[in-house]
Amino acid sequence: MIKKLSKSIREYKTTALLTPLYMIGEVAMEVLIPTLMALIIDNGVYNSDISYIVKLSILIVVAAILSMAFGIMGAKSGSKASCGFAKNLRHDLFHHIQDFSFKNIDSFSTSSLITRLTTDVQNVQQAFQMIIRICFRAPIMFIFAIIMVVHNGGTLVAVFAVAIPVLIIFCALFIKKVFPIFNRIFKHYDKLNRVVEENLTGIRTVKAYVREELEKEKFDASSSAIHDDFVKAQKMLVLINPVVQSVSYACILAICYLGARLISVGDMGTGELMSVFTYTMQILSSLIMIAMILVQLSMSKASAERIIEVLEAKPEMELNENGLKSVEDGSVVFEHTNFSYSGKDTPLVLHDINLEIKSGEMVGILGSTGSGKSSLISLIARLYDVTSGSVKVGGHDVRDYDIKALRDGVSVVLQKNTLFSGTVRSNLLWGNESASDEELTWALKSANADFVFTSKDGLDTVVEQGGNNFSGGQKQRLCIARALVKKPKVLIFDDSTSAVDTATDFAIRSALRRDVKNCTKIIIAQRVNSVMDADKIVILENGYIDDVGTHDELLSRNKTYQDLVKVQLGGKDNG
Ligand SMILES: Nc1ncnc2c1ncn2[C@@H]1O[C@H](COP(=O)(O)OP(=O)(O)OP(=O)(O)O)[C@@H](O)[C@H]1O
Repeated sequence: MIKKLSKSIREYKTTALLTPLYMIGEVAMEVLIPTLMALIIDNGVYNSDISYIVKLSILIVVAAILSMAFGIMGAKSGSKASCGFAKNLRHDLFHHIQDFSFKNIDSFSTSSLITRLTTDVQNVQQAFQMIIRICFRAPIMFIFAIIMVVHNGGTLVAVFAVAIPVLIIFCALFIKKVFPIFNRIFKHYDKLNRVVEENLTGIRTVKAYVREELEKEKFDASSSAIHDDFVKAQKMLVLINPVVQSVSYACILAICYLGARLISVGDMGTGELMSVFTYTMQILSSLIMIAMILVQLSMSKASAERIIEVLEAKPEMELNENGLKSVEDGSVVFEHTNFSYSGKDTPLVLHDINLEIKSGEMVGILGSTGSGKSSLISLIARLYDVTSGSVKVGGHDVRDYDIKALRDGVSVVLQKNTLFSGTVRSNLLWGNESASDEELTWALKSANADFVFTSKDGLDTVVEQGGNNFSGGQKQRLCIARALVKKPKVLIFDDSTSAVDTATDFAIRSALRRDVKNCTKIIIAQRVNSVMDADKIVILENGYIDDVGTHDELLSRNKTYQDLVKVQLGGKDNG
């Protein structure tokens, strides 16, 4: 785990290594000061040696200044290294997620990925800072202070033989109780993020269905679960101080009693006893620090594991970086294609699909909801990999292409396509960064999206988050235009004109026929109207191809098609 995460330290390695060195310097000075004080009392004060007192006082001031300087430098470099580490870790996670296939994204929920990128990284950052600053400081202070107690107090060290096991037992019990609570808190965070994400992305639906109160309840429930668990953890955390203070006072009382006896028989100086008191506090506080580190580490262990789970998740899709760099033509062939979303052991959503689409053809896909239409077209752009069989584009298996080349050649306007905040131009340029204004204008006109030119800003018209300043139909046409800018060999519309009226739908199809030549067009539609002039129409039923033919052929022989025409067109052949 440490090896995997430490890869993200990179340019902050030197800073991270310097931090414990500064902390060791700080501890060394802190431990030196009580001994110098003891020497002042036992030698300087006892012998009324002013010059000795002045000399050692100057040494104490120097040690205190050095201790402060090391402390500041340690804190500064610790913060710099941990913030840098967190930045790199977020970068590594985010970049890795960008390589995920749809299947990977499906397996982690979006909200869980958000928690991992934010809260979990923050926890690991805190643990990292603790490790480099306190993980060294506390044990070193403990060891130095014990050595100094043996040196100055001799047998008084025996007091710690009782105190330390008591504290260790208390800390072990504490960690055992508190760890499951923190583990639970992260799961609550996942849930809270899911509620917030769903609510904000679907805020319009929430309002349309007047679900605000229910949403508030869902949010409050998740938020209260986090609150309750934090309160439980805090209730235990507040126990630490009284327990430690009780142990400290018991140690000091024992040391007072035993030290006084040692002084009375002349085996110890008053200054030495005073220094032992200070070392006692240092020993106990370092033990508490070690306990706190263990709590923080056990808390961050859960976060670290969740981060590593993402980093180690192999993109489900093996990308062929040396694959073919361009799609020759727009032919598409399915050969005995089977597909299921979760691999071989789960039910197929597409069964033994055999289909040949010639380059330049216009193909319509019809089928009842859930029949597998979207699944079928997602295989052409390799959004998912087939479970068995193959899909060929331009005569080659889609897995033989460099993925960018394939997706440049196959443009999909998804059912739920999104516009991003920016301008119409910046959205269209997603299709092709170097497209000229003429090409963008052509794409907008072909997609029947010339409404853009009625706005005074034209291509620079602002697009708000999610394209919320456009109507559903306008958004769809902008998404179609974005797909056209790519000048693809295969253009796929997954119910992409569902939000436009029949006349606009017809206008878009006519414009596509006129302007977008030599390009295979595959259109999933609910309306027979949208596909009846296609070169062939595919009827899908329960993941199987039920029939393939032209409008006339299907009308003469296919019951499902006849029923669709009857319901939608009143039995008329409107071709
Ligand atoms: N990401 C997914 N993970 C698991 N199963 C899925 C996923 N997407 C779709 N399915 C399942 O696959 C089957 C086919 O779904 P698909 O979306 O391809 O149908 P469709 O014909 O496009 O439906 P619609 O017309 O409603 O969009 C359905 O049973 C659906 O539940």
